[in-house]
Amino acid sequence: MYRVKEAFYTLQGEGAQAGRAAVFCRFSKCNLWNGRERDRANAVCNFCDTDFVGTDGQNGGVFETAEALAAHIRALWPEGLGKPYVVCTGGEPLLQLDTELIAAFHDANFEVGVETNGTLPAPEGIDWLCVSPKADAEVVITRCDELKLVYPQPLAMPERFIGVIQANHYFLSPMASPSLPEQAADPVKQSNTRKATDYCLANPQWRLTLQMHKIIGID
Ligand SMILES: C[S@@+](CC[C@H](N)C(=O)[O-])C[C@H]1O[C@@H](n2cnc3c(N)ncnc32)[C@H](O)[C@@H]1O
Ligand SMILES: Nc1nc2[nH]cc(C(=O)O)c2c(=O)[nH]1
Ligand code: SF4
Ligand SMILES: [Mg+2]
Repeated sequence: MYRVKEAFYTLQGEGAQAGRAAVFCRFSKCNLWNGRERDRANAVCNFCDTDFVGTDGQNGGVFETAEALAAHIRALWPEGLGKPYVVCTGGEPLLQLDTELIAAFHDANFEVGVETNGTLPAPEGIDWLCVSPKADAEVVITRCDELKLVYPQPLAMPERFIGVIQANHYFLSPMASPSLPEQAADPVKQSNTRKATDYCLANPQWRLTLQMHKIIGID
């Protein structure tokens, strides 16, 4: 059984695949925060910008089988066009994504992307793996396509990951305020963008990525 908060067709806003059309499948639940505002300050991950509680979002629901979920996601891709791409996110998708669901996505002709905090082992068969470490949570994934570190995090600064996580791309993503409506002025994000920019200028193995979807006002 799979619990999905919401699913929507949009452009990937972050990282090396930014600008690419994708169906986002946002799984419910996370292992680093229970999603309740009153518990945010005490969570391992306390800057999350996402509501992943329950199954009540757009196209959300409970799916009994991998095939049922893959068919539901497939219906959100424009029929007959391009290479279907699904990005599994959350919440923490690796609490639920298994080899059966990856196989069902592949059978539906999807390429499978994953956005994870890296604290849980990844099943085989993922086509694009993005790891985004959080605070002092132990990362168990040591190889990925992209490492996308939200910056700054005092307990997870970039130096900690060089030589520890092998990636083809190393990105810094400026930390945004957790609960501002999209496109609202975000002075915290502005200041973090300057800090991330300065870090990339001083450490050119890191690249800057921005949350493009928030800038242009899409999901
Ligand atoms: C909501 S998370 C879900 C996937 C997974 N749990 C993770 O943390 O990677 C999706 C992406 O948003 C990023 N993110 C979450 N809150 C953010 C914030 N306040 N500012 C910038 N990026 C944020 C995460 O680091 C991750 O790359
Ligand atoms: N457009 C868009 N791109 C994204 N990249 C990562 C996202 C996420 O929340 O995992 C996200 C998202 O929510 N929307
Ligand atoms: S950013 Fe990811 S790890 Fe952190 S609380 Fe949100 S869903 Fe969980
Ligand atoms: Mg997001």
